Amino acid sequence: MTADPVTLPVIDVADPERAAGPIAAACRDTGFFYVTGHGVPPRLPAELDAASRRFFSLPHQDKREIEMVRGGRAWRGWFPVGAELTAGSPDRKEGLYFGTELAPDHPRAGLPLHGANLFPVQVPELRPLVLSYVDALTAAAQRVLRGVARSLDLPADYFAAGYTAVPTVLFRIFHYPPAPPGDPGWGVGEHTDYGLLTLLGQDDNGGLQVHTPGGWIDAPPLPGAFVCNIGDMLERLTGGWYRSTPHRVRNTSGRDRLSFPFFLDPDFLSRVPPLPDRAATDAGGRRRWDDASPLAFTGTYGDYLTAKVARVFPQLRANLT
Ligand SMILES: O=C(O)CCC(=O)C(=O)O
Ligand SMILES: [Fe+2]
Repeated sequence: MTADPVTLPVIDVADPERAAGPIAAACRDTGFFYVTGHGVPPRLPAELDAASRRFFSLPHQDKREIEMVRGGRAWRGWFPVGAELTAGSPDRKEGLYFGTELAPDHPRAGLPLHGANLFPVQVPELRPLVLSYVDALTAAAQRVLRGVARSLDLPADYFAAGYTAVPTVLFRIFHYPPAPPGDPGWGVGEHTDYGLLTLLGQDDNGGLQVHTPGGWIDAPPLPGAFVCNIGDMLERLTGGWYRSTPHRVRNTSGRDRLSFPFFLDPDFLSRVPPLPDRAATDAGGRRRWDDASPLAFTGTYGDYLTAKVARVFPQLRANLT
């Protein structure tokens, strides 16, 4: 394994007041930092990693029992290598899509990207582990958001009392097979994340790259920490003051890489106007990776998210309508 140096800041988020200053600096600079003091017990990521490896090593026909087309509008289940086109060409990864587990009679169950998860019968432990992990990471992300709120001089519970009182929660487990030597493709093409913030768990293989103002840098795994990055909705809320930064993945480790991106996003039904006094003044003159502007967008967060997801899974687009 290459021992890449950790250059992004490491921020303990246990106390939002102490975290606020470092979070402000990181969100202005790269929009990426490592999070400790998150409260997630270490055995949970470890057990989830083991169960996920059991799933990805199943034969294709077993995995197909929960393929995404069976998830319909809820957009859940398994997709094979090459099915997702994050930046217009097929990603070198397969994965599982999860979200908040909703009963069929839940008022939000019929919305796009909402509903019941699909779990494999062949790996029964995956279901309780995924549901526990989603709960633990939701609490961790809400904790980070308290620090983010204080970094913007807002009350610590600003998000929990508003945009994330009923958050949009998406969780994915990705498997990146080893890239053949010289393969020019990407595990995940260059993109920004869509919502408020992402907490990324990754195994020890590395491969995540972040586009800083000074160029591309590695964001290698740091034991016990999650990589946190802010998404388009925080860029939008802050009128471009905070950065939703492009990143990408290439697995050159020669081994199977697993990653566990968890997304805590605004309420699907809410609009996300700029915060008071944070009108869109500074997009930094940057040209975005997708030529879209989170600052110019009108509509609900659900509209924004659904349009993005339909772009990256063209063959499943019909499921959303
Ligand atoms: O797999 C990774 O390390 C990053 C995944 C990612 O950027 C995403 O899912 O948005
Ligand atoms: Fe991402």
